Parts: sequence; C-alpha cells; structure tokens
Amino acid sequence: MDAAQETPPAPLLDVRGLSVRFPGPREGRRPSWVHAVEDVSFAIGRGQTLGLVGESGSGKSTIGNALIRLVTPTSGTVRLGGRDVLAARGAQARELRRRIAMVFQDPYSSLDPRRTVGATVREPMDVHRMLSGRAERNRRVAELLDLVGLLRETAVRYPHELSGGQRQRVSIARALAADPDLIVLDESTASLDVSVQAQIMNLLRELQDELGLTYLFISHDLAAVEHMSHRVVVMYLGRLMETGTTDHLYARPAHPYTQALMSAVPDTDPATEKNRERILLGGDPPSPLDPPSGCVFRTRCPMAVDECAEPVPQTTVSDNHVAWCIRTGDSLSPERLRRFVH
Ligand SMILES: Nc1ncnc2c1ncn2[C@@H]1O[C@H](COP(=O)(O)OP(=O)(O)OP(=O)(O)O)[C@@H](O)[C@H]1O
Repeated sequence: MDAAQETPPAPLLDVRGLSVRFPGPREGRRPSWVHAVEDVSFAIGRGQTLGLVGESGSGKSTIGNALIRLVTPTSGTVRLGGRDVLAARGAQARELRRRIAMVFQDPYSSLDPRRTVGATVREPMDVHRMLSGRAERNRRVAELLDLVGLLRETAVRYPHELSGGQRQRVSIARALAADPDLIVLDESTASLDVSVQAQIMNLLRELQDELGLTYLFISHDLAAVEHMSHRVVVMYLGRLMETGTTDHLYARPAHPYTQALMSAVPDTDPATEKNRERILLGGDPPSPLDPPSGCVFRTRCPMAVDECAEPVPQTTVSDNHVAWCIRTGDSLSPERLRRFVH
C-alpha cells in the first residue's frame, strides 16, 4: 500500500474540545454553571454511525443540540466536511444547517398536529428553496414517503391518524427532505414498542446503505447502540469515558463505568443471566454544577484511587480503542469487588 492509500479519509464530522455550560441557579451574588459537556472530541467518517451512549444527564442531547445550533457551545469547534459550523454566518450557515438534520425522540410532540404529513415533509424543501416549485417538491414528498415505507396517500393525513412507528417514519422522511449529509438521531426509537423499534432501526440502516448517510445515534440503550453503530462513545457527567469500534468496546469494555453500564443490561439467556456478575454503582451521580476534579466517575468507581483526583490521561486499550482511566487494565481487588458486585 502506498502512502496516499494509507492516509485515512478526512472525517465528515469533526468535533474538537466541545464544552457547553448552562447558567445554573445563583448562589447569592455568584453565578453558577451547569457543566453539561466538557472538552468532548470525536469524529465520524462519511457513511458511518457513531453511537453516543450514557445515562440520563450525561450530556448526549446537549451535544446533538450543539451540532444543529440549538444551543451555543462555550468553547470548541465543529467541522462538517472541513467547514466550521459554529463560526458560519448568513448563506453559509443556512447551507450547513441544511446539511445536518435531526430526528427527535418523540414523534408525537415533534410533528405539528395541524399540518398534513405532506406539508410537514415538504417544509425543509420550502425553507431551503429546494427544487423548482411546489409541484416538484410534492413529487419529491411522494418519493420520500416511498423511501421510508409509507403509502403516498399518507401525505394527506394528519399525525394523530398515524401509529407511533408511522409518525417516526414521517420524521425520518422530513429529515431526508433537506438532502442532509449527517442525521442526528436523538433517542429516535426510545418511545416505540420493541418490535417497532427494530423496524425503524432496520429502516435507518437500509437508508444509510442506499443513500450513504452518516448518523450520530444518541441513546441510553446499549443494545440499540451496538446494533446501529460502527463506533461508540461512552459519556458520563458531560465527559468522555471511553471510545472504540463497536466490536472492540463491547467485547472488552475497559473503563469501569462502561463495565458497570454493560453489567446492568439483562442477559437474554437465563442460564448465563443467573451467574452474571452485576456491578451496582453506589450513590447518585454528582451534581453537574460542581463536578469532581480529575475523573468525574471516581466518586462512584469501585476501582478509584487517590490519583484519580488528578487530570486523567487518555489510555490506549488497543487499536482504535481508548479510555480515560488510569486503572484500565488493572483488576479489582477481591475486597473492593465484594463491596460493589452483588
Ligand atoms: N437548557 C438547560 N439549562 C440548564 N441545564 C441544562 C439545560 N439543558 C440541559 N441541562 C443539563 O445539562 C446536563 C446534560 O443534559 P442532557 O440533556 O444533554 O443529557 P442527556 O444525556 O441527553 O440526558 P437525557 O437522556 O435525560 O436527555 C444535565 O445535567 C441537564 O440537566
């Protein structure tokens, strides 16, 4: 292989040092800050899916919202196809906004109840003045409904006439209408029944293969993330804990937080479920108003030592797999294990 072939292609999305702080309650005269996302970096290659996983409050939605500029980051850069998303203004900002679409969790509240499906799906094309006129856009709406597995006649219906799965298909058609490069899927299957969830995930994968789409798949559901993603990022309290290819990370989770998350997923095989070691984390997550120094997970971590209060270096686990933990590769002492494993 020559040098040119060895250079990996530039990622479609490149997020560097992203931090988002929200104003918190005032303590007397002093303002306070919610550290929602702190110094997060990741990249997604074109046609790939990155899974973003973590418990409620870990900062996942804030990252998605920062990408579509619903929230303003405190610092960091977001590049799409090499162009600076956060610094863009005017026509360039509108163009970049078109190229990143979002599908939200709740198809019940994210669709306007007074608009027909056709008008809802057409709206992004109207906003971005795409195609040559309304007739052309309506033709495209029909194609998009086909693409997401809905009958063309659905265009004249209203959201309340549809099932949850059908509504989420409408949300996906609407996201596709602007012809985006990247789709942020924020808990997009979480409110659906298990069987409908599987159908929507399969639809998303088929669309990715067909259209070369790139996804940021945000979910607290480890199994859904494993099914959908090429790479995974694990977050806790606004910080990165671990990232790697899905196969590596699920086969050998290196961070104690990832191990705890994975041990909490019920095993579908009752024989292995009975013998499984479950790590129960003590206490509640600390307040994002006053996160711990060093590793933010240390206050609940069964492996924590004094040095964990110092800044955490990045540790290479294997090719394409890193963790932010100084105890990676160490095993728990039997006494510590007894305190945390039930
Ligand atoms: N507008 C806001 N103002 C103040 N704090 C906020 C705001 N939005 C989010 N937060 C806080 O930021 C932190 C991260 O929230 P975020 O919604 O990004 O987490 P999440 O991982 O997506 O969780 P969930 O799945 O529950 O939405 C939380 O502590 C949350 O309370």
